[in-house]
Amino acid sequence: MCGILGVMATTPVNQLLYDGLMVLQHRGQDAAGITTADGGAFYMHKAPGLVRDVFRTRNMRALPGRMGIAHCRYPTAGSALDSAESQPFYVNSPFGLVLAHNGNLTNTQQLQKEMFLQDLRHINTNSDSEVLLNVLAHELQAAATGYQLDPETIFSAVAGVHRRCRGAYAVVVMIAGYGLLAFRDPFGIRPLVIGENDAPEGKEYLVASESVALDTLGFRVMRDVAPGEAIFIDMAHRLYTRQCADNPVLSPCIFEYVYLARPDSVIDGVSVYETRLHMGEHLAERVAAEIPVEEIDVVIPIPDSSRPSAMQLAQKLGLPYREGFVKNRYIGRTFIMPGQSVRKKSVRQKLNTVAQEFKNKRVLLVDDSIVRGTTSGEIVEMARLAGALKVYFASAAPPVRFPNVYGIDMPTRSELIATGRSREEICRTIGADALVYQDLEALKASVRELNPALINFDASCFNGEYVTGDVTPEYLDTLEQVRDEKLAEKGAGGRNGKTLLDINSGSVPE
Ligand SMILES: O=P(O)(O)OC[C@H]1O[C@H](OP(=O)(O)OP(=O)(O)O)[C@H](O)[C@@H]1O
Ligand SMILES: NC(=O)CC[C@H](N)C(=O)O
Ligand SMILES: [Mg+2]
Repeated sequence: MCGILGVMATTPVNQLLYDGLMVLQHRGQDAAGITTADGGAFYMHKAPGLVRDVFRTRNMRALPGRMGIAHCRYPTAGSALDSAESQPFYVNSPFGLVLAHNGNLTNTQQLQKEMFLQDLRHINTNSDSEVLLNVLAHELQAAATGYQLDPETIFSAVAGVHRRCRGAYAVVVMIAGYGLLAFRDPFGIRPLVIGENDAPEGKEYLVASESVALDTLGFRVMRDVAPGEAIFIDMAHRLYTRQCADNPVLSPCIFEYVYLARPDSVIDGVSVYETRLHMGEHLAERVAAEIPVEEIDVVIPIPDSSRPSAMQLAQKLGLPYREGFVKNRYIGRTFIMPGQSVRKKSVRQKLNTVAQEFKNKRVLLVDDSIVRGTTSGEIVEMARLAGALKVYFASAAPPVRFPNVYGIDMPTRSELIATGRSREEICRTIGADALVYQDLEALKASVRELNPALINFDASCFNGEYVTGDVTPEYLDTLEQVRDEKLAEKGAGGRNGKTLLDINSGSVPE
């Protein structure tokens, strides 16, 4: 889960992209970057850090031009601290390309090997996004017949990317001197939406991970980019679209609705906020079936993401809804922070109790999800310290038992609190008096009720079914091994001269 933006405008885009990244900051807190194009040249600034820390006035001044792309990163491949893996990525041939990617490829190792042995391309980082860019570059080189590039050629290169790449990818690309390209993988796992604006000098287009960026930047939402579809906007601001996948099947990541996206976004035709209300309604039924409602005095959300669900749950059960935790607005999202010790410390720094809401009360705490159990464990303890008589816990999502390989950084089963534990054991581990989980079918219904056309979802972290069909137990084992090796190398720091290909050279399929 990262935030991406691409814009073709009639005035300079540096400030617009910066403002857009600020709105998408919740999708990635580890690195940020902007590339603009002016004439035939690209101008780039990227570095690890929050958007507001990465860009100084001098950096902004050095980003001229009316076309640009931007990225805020939540790493799933490589390392959080390696500045070379910040995005966008650049490759000079063919034409000059820069790319920003949200998602995660599942055949990176195979592609790395192909890049080296067949396509004679050098990959310099552990980032799957650099591999994706090089696949696109190779396909574009193969499809182009001369130095002139037309939309047909670009679309056939995207079709080549779909044939070779597996996994999740929502992508924005600039082609020097030609225009802005955006595409979504054939399952549409990660979101991508396009909007327009009628500026005095002509039409402008903005592509973004979430519609909230379009709203904030004054663009009208046109539609979601379809799974497998590519959109190309040339330098004359003409828009071309093409379905480039053979069998596109919309299967958006259901975790976007649970936690990742902002509630004020609309993804694949569905308001994220409304899905969270529906999750609360469904969860209320589960709670009522498990805990006598008269034994609950108050419903308390764990800010921020669970608020809409908790509010709706309380209303449905006829219980008071109270804000018992106050959030420090200067601490970011803990789940997407790199490293367990920093996440654990941040929960206490981020949330504090309003003692009156707990003292001598039987409280039902509601969160959107329990992943590693970092938040829930700390929160239950804090509720007891504040004087709660009973602490019940409800999760608006089902137990997260399986790794996510499509752009959420939870690649190992061992780090998930629900893997290999029964509900009673999880309840005991987080220290609650009762624990209620949403059913997966109810979660799917919470989204589907708002758009019946959404038949399939990627719900792999809940059910272990990976929509791309290529994720084998051996693949998951390899991922865990890479993660362990990285931790052993002292965590997040550097590539140590190794690439994924080196690490796994024995296990890469021929
Ligand atoms: O079980 P865990 O591993 O702790 O992960 C789950 C928690 O992490 C997220 O909160 P986060 O603080 O990231 O963001 P929020 O403020 O949007 O709720 C999520 O909303 C849960 O509270
Ligand atoms: N979460 C994401 O979308 C990550 C993008 C890319 N795989 C990276 O690690 O940088
Ligand atoms: Mg939370």
